[in-house]
Amino acid sequence: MATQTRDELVNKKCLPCEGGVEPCSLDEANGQLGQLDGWRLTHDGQRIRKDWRVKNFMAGIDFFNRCAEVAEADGHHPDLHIEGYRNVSVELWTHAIGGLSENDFIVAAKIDQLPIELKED
Ligand SMILES: C[C@H](O)[C@H](O)[C@H]1CNC2=NC(N)=NC(=O)C2=N1
Repeated sequence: MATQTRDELVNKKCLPCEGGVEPCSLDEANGQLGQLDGWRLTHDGQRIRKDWRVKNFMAGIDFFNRCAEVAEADGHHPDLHIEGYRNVSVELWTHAIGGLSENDFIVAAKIDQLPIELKED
């Protein structure tokens, strides 16, 4: 997968993935992460994850609902975590291939465009 800019990713639509393709390599994943803000590799490079500290519990739920709209529109779904009532994480991986695909980076780029109410320090 060639590294794409954030704008290129945002203007793409996820393709249905039923398996049978190789996951992104570590080099491809790291190259693509360089175009995104605050995402990191987890699970030995099989997933990407980003964390936020939101204003309050409902700010986290509101953000999850916006993530859900992106996921449903693209047919590609993140794992959503909220812990300690305001520590929010989004994790993305392509379940059908047990690793990362372009779909994960497309959804990550779209999630980064969503409004989120962060906790003021
Ligand atoms: C056909 C369609 O691509 C699949 O059902 C989708 C649904 N959402 C998905 N989301 C994620 N993260 N991984 C998948 O493999 C996946 N498969």
